Amino acid sequence: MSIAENGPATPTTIDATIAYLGAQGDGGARLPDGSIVHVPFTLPGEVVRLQNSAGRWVLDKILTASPDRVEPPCPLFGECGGCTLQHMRPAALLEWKVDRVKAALGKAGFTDSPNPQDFQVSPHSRRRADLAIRRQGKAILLGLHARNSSDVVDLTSCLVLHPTIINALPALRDGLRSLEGLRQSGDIQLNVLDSGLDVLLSTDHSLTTGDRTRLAALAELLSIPRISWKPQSGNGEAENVAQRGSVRHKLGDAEVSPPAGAFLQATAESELWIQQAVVHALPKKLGKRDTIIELYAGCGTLSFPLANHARVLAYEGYASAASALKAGSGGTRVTASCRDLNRQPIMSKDLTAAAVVVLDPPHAGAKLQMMQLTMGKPKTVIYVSCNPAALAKDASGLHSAGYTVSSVTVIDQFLWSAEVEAVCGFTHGSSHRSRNGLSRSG
Ligand SMILES: C[S@@+](CC[C@H](N)C(=O)[O-])C[C@H]1O[C@@H](n2cnc3c(N)ncnc32)[C@H](O)[C@@H]1O
Repeated sequence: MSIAENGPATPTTIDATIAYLGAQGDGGARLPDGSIVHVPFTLPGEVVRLQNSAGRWVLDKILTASPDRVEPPCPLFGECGGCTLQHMRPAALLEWKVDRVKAALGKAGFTDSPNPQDFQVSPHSRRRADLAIRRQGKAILLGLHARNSSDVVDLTSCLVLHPTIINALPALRDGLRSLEGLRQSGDIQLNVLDSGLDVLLSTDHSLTTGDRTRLAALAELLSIPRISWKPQSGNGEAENVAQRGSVRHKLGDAEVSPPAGAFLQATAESELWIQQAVVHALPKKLGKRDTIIELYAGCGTLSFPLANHARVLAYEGYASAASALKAGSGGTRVTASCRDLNRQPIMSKDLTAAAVVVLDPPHAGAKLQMMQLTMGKPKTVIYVSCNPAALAKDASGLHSAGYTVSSVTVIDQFLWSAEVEAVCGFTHGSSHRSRNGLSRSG
């Protein structure tokens, strides 16, 4: 720190200790003036030197490294915005995610929840990717956005994505280069389904007849059953531009045909852990006449495993996903409906009648639906969360309504990122025994 002769000048460097990791995975430190600074690529306990760069404190060097610091394994780490925490030992990263879920439940009022079971996915397992496309001279950049930027980092390697996606990238770049409907930019959603790669392309201009022929040839080359397209701007429905075979995917014991760009859990292994955690949180005894109400059901990831235990009334707001779920539910105990639960939540009296309510809301949580849930007080609620902040808000209603936590499972399915998935079982009433033997009274 330097002090000028006629008064204190802005210091050019300052040393600080990283106190915690923030929700985005950046280290947080308190400066001598009391302000908080967030420093990417640092870890709790580290002593760092920060440099003043145009009024902002940025990392200059790490003076004392954390024992949890490791060499980031990907050469694109730091440049590519996909991973934020490759410099952290994976086991420590999982511990941090477990603590975030515990903290969210604590914030909601549940200070005595059971110890979570935890799981972490393997590298090269992510089966869904949403990649940006940028035309740059004669080249096509295909990858993720750079950190805090709209620049596209060409994905030449990735330790997260499934090999089916990585191996397709060179041919996809070649195919995209010749498209007249791709003038400057677009994006591409890739899902690895049981039937193969499913591709949803968006471009900044309409496809020409020639483009459709080129995409059909690309589908043939890469053995892709379906390529769909929609305009980059607006909410237009996706149209099939190349279809060479059926689109199939198994969820539990059922087979569905997911719509283009469908939501699926991030990896096959984490999907299984989530399904198992939800089933384990069910009450031990469910009768033939019991009903499970499932909210935010998608294409049926949880619906079909749940239907092995009781009748399932599944609600999903995205029409194409609800149709896929309906079409796949023949011969099962799932009844699927399309319903926007933000506008038309399931009402408390219907929820009261259910033996179990399972909900897996989007990132923002389920504010309106939770109000009905806490009024209806079904005996068992199983909440699948992808956002600890939303979990804290939604679970605080359950705490006020008299629920206790019966089981917690934490799943790190977005390796090397700050995202965390959790399955929390809640019970209401005097006693309850869940399938995994945990007993709680409330
Ligand atoms: C986190 S995903 C879970 C899907 C499914 N449970 C699974 O595991 O594949 C959340 C789902 O909520 C749906 N959704 C989002 N907003 C909704 C709303 N307002 N009403 C009903 N469903 C909604 C999304 O379309 C998506 O399928």
